[in-house]
Amino acid sequence: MPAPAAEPTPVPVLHTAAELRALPRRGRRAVVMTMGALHEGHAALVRAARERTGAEGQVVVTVFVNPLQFGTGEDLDRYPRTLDADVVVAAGAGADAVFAPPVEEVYPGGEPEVRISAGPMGERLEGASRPGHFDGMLTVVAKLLHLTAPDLALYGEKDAQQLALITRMVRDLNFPVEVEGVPTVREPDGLALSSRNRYLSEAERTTALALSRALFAGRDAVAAGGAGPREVRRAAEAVLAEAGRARPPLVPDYLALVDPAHFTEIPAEPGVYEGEAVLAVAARVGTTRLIDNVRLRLGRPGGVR
Ligand SMILES: Nc1ncnc2c1ncn2[C@@H]1O[C@H](COP(=O)(O)OP(=O)(O)OP(=O)(O)O)[C@@H](O)[C@H]1O
Ligand SMILES: CC(C)(CO)[C@@H](O)C(=O)[O-]
Ligand code: BAL
Repeated sequence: MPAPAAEPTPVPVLHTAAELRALPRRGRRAVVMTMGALHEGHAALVRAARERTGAEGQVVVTVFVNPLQFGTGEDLDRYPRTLDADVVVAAGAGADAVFAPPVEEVYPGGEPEVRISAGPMGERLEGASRPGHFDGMLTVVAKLLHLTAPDLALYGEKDAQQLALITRMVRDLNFPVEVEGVPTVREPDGLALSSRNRYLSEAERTTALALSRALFAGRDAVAAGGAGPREVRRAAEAVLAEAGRARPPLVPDYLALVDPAHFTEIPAEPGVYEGEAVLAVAARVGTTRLIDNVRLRLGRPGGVR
């Protein structure tokens, strides 16, 4: 029996900078950068990109697992690589093309000597836990912005510190692109969608629900009647402490209440800081490290987004 014909790819998949340059530009171009293993969170970014550019515009999705942003002992080798399925998800959400270069195409000379420095914000929270991560992330984002030359680039609020740093890089270094954040997509039970969720066993996933529960507890404390930073942290910490006794246990890395532009810690005293804040958490369950965050408004009782 003849082998079944391969399914045609629904959109062009480009692997080289030259192929990308040859892609005819059409209207306003948006880019959605990913490391692949696409899920509904990524699809939401692509749909938002499609909406912003309109039918006459162009949406390019990049799929690239960037070695430069992984530290020693992290999950670079086991990170899921599922390009065929990714192309289907990207096309289904409205992408016009996928750019999926091999490592040698992005780093033809090996590791770059010249990199973007993320500065002080890049050393806090995620940066403290993953030294060098944000320099590596910004370096590849800068390269992908040059390669794709978009008018608009969209990133998820799930990676809030990453989004703040990209926004800052674009402003500080005059990249000619507009940056837009897209709200976090969650499972019905609250778990933020993440490619790393697929590492979790059922029991680990149950424990991992404490991340979003802790964040919601902090946010609800504000909504219930003007809790200050100290109460917000306490409410979230209580949930994390309980999950620390679960089987398997949650092992928190950090819980922090920070300002969204610089990611500096907000003072505990009520009224010192007023405005938007980010309550961010990172924790390990088994061998999987997950992050999540919510936005809340401090200083005005009941002001929750
Ligand atoms: N649940 C989500 N909601 C909205 N955006 C998301 C979500 N998860 C990821 N994104 C965004 O998708 C883009 C690509 O992220 P990435 O490919 O690293 O996916 P991820 O699911 O965050 O994977 P990881 O497990 O590596 O954290 C980023 O801008 C990221 O913020
Ligand atoms: C922005 C990004 C694609 C850079 O590798 C990555 O950090 C991600 O997927 O969030
Ligand atoms: N979504 C964040 C990319 C990383 O964990 O390296």
